[in-house]
Amino acid sequence: MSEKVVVALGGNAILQAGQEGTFEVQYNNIKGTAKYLAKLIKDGYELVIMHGNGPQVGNILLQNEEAKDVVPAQPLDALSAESQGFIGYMFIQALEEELKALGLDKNVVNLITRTVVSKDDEDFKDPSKPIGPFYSEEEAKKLAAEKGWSVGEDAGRGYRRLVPSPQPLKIIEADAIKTLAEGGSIVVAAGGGGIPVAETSNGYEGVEAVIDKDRSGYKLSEEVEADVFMILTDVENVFVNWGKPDQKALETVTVEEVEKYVAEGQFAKGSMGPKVEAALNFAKSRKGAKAIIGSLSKVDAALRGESGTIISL
Ligand SMILES: Nc1ncnc2c1ncn2[C@@H]1O[C@H](COP(=O)(O)OP(=O)(O)O)[C@@H](O)[C@H]1O
Ligand SMILES: NC(=O)OP(=O)(O)O
Repeated sequence: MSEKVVVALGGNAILQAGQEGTFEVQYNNIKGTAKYLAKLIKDGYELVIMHGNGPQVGNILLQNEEAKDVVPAQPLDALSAESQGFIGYMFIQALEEELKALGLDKNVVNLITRTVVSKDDEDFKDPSKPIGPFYSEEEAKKLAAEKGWSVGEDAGRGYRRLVPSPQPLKIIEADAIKTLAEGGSIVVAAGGGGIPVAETSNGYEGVEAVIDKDRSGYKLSEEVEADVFMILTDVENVFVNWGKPDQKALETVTVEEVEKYVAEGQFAKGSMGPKVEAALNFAKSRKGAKAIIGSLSKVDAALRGESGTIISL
């Protein structure tokens, strides 16, 4: 039987720092990403693809706020849904094209996905999710004072607007995603971590927040019973002593070893921290579960155990 792999794609797969967020730029980046993913499909892996939306949902929010006197602004959960729609559209187009070029005729579907969160999550008091463009410290502080935004530093890369990022509790559409993947479709799902919703007495209601996609990736991997959960970003490995002269790449490691590094405070809160937390949670979920953090350009080598940080029990 083929291995089921959930791939969580970082921001770089769609928009790199310093690039202008035009449709063309984002589509070209996704075309590059699709080449690597199509190769995995050709190699026989069953893929569920999820992606971030931090830059995009932040930009859509700005558009809504700037145009609010002409067109009513929509709530942040609806903007998450918009981002899933347009990013998913780019993935479907690009992947289908790459698969055809490899002689494969596969269904690629994008599923609007909701993720249950708690309205009492601590992050509503102290927002942690960076979205939208980067600003200098001075610009960010001015915007915070003028518009009442929360702002903060994003992993040493500049300042960004911060919005609440509650923990994902459950992926509502997980069964449908699993059925589609097992039926042979390539599924793009839970983009941006899923649209945040909270349970009500008769269903769900939208919650204004942006979920961390790596945390949702763990939930999704567990719920679709994936063999491998891969977090792809722009570094080939997780490092200890990151940025110091004695930094060291982690290769094949046990949960126990990584937990020791977490306890030492090795991984930054806004960047590598959530990835390591999500990977550890998946690796711990059952014997045989494998979590990989690595780079998109080495994705096939990582699945062969030859690249990336590979964590298991
Ligand atoms: N310990 C570490 N090991 C490797 N990279 C790290 C570490 N700590 C911070 N980073 C940074 O984390 C970045 C990846 O996180 P982030 O940019 O948030 O991911 P993405 O947007 O791809 O999901 C890397 O580019 C690297 O600069
Ligand atoms: N939602 C989310 O985690 O997006 P980014 O990965 O783009 O920050």
